[in-house]
Amino acid sequence: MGGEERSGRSHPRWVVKLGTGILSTADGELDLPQIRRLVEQIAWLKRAGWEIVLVSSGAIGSGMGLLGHRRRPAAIEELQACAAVGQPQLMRLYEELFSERGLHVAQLLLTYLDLDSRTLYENAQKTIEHLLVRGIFIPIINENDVVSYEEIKFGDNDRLSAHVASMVKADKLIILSNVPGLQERNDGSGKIIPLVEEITEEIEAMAGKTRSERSVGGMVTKIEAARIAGSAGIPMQIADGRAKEILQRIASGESVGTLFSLGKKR
Ligand SMILES: Nc1ncnc2c1ncn2[C@@H]1O[C@H](COP(=O)(O)OP(=O)(O)O)[C@@H](O)[C@H]1O
Ligand SMILES: N[C@@H](CCC(=O)OP(=O)(O)O)C(=O)O
Repeated sequence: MGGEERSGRSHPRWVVKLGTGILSTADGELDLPQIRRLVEQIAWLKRAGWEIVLVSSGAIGSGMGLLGHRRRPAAIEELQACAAVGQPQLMRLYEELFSERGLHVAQLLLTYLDLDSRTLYENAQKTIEHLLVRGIFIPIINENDVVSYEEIKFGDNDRLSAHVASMVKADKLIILSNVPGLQERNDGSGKIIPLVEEITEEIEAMAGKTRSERSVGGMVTKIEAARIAGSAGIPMQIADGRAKEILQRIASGESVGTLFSLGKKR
């Protein structure tokens, strides 16, 4: 089984990060059939005994559509308004789809300050543990974009998901994106690199920014996430979130996308 647990728990625990690109259509609407497919796969993993924590982007992208922005607004207040409008839309959809499968969502909106304070960090950690023990809840985490500002901002969910993976002592972090993995060239083209065991200058040079109007960070922040997860001994895999049954394939141990396995073991 690809989800072999290294933490002494009886079931594997994965943090799965869903990027804006795989949750929305080219027009910026939430992509209902695609989100349904992802929810089905997560429900399948839950039935097979996995513990899943989601980190979901898509609030700003969803809000942009509703507020009539075709391009990402520059003004922070406008971005925050998009997040305020988009986040409940996203959660409503997740709840609707998960509840059809006997599961329910639990929302956690975090800022950098929450992870920087020991008390707040431990509170978030305990809340997630409490939810996972019940079995039927899917914690869904996003940055609290409505109150975040430059100094207290993660700014991207790639790094946030790596911090979350470390917080919940996940067995693996999976980043599902609209690219199939780390590719050879920094414009997101070329062959996929299947395994990264060390982040060398050559690997860093492959990583470029996003080309999307709604996403943040591109491959640069995914490499940073791999480093954060790696320093907690957690492997990270980047894979194509639109590929058929991608989570089941990863669970069965199939080699897909790019696996970052960076040394330090827990
Ligand atoms: N070496 C690379 N391999 C794959 N994608 C890359 C690479 N360098 C830059 N990219 C870009 O990263 C982007 C994917 O990240 P991003 O748009 O932030 O997705 P997400 O919303 O899933 O986080 C794509 O636009 C792609 O062109
Ligand atoms: N917190 C933001 C997402 C930020 C982000 O990292 O986006 P992405 O690059 O699509 O994962 C939102 O919900 O729109």
